[in-house]
Amino acid sequence: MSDQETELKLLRDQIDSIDQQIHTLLNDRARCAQSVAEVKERYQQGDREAVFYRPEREAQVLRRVMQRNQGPLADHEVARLFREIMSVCLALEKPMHVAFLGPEGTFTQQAASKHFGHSAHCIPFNSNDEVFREVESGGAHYGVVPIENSSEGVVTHTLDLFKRFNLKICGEVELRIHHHVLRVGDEGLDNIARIYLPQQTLSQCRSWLDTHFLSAERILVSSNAEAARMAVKQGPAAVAIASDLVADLYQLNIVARNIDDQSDNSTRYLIIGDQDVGESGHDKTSILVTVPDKAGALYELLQHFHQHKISLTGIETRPASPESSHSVFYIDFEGHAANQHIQNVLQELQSDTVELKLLGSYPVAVL
Ligand SMILES: O=C(O)C(=O)C[C@]1(C(=O)O)C=C[C@@H](O)C=C1
Repeated sequence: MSDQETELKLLRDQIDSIDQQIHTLLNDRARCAQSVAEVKERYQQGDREAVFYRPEREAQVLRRVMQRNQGPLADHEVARLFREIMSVCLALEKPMHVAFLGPEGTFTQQAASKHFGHSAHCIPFNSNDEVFREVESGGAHYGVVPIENSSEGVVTHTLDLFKRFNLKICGEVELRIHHHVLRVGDEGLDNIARIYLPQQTLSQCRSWLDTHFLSAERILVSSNAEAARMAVKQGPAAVAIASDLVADLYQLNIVARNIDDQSDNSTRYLIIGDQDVGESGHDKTSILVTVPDKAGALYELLQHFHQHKISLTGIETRPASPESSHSVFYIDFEGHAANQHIQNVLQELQSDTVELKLLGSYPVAVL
């Protein structure tokens, strides 16, 4: 055996022994999760199913993993591993069905996997309305819907769905968005006649496309996956703008990477469900408030937050309805509705507004 082989053998023996310990510990952990499930079921009252998924606990576990990490693995890499460990443990307790805006390969699917890990069963739906309906009817345990993109702003359609459906926000997840140019064959960026892409992709990559492909025809389609399907169908004259995942799914070559106008382009998604989430120690609360359309209405609303020193993380106005003389504000702020000072502000808002809908308190995104 050469010196190199001897040294490698020693190290690999160490790795085998560590793997054996990790393996035993993983199954010990999984058994603990099974016992947790039994306890949840034993104490469940009424005919509702026990609540197996606990976003607040998962956020605490992931935050602790990142805090105690000493490297050499990066914080987010160890957290990603623990994310998957909790995902398999939860699947053992109860397989989770998660609805997302499809088709296969959307950024929303990536967000769902990032949040729930790869052991959750993610099911594509044709629209965000259908995602809400599926969760409300109990067909899926949770849903994942886009709420805000760093370059495009708030997805107002999602906000409006919270008025129509009685669902709660159980969590949030942020996803870095990377768009690439995908194509059949290896012609690079030459001879491109048509570009297939959805509207939101065009808004996020417009300057790059104007600089590189001003003369190519732009054809808007319903999703990045549909763009890829068209690029495959039409051959090398057409390209699709989509993600790595879509490139893999449709076996297309990536001929230009990361063409987003904002290098830190990201989208925030909400996890919707029918569950009140406990405190994790670093939480956000979202509400919908309806106020009369009068001068100073917003100022009066915001004063309550100012007086209680509560930081707003987002505010968006939506029209109540075309004929209505009311406005609806969607407000996100720091803190959990179980905290006394948040309860105080909610009570004040309640007496000042036509309607206040508490959409939920949930952990601030960890990963
Ligand atoms: O602590 C729990 O309630 C568990 O079910 C265990 C566990 C875990 O694997 O750590 C699994 C699923 C929950 O979403 C949270 C945490």
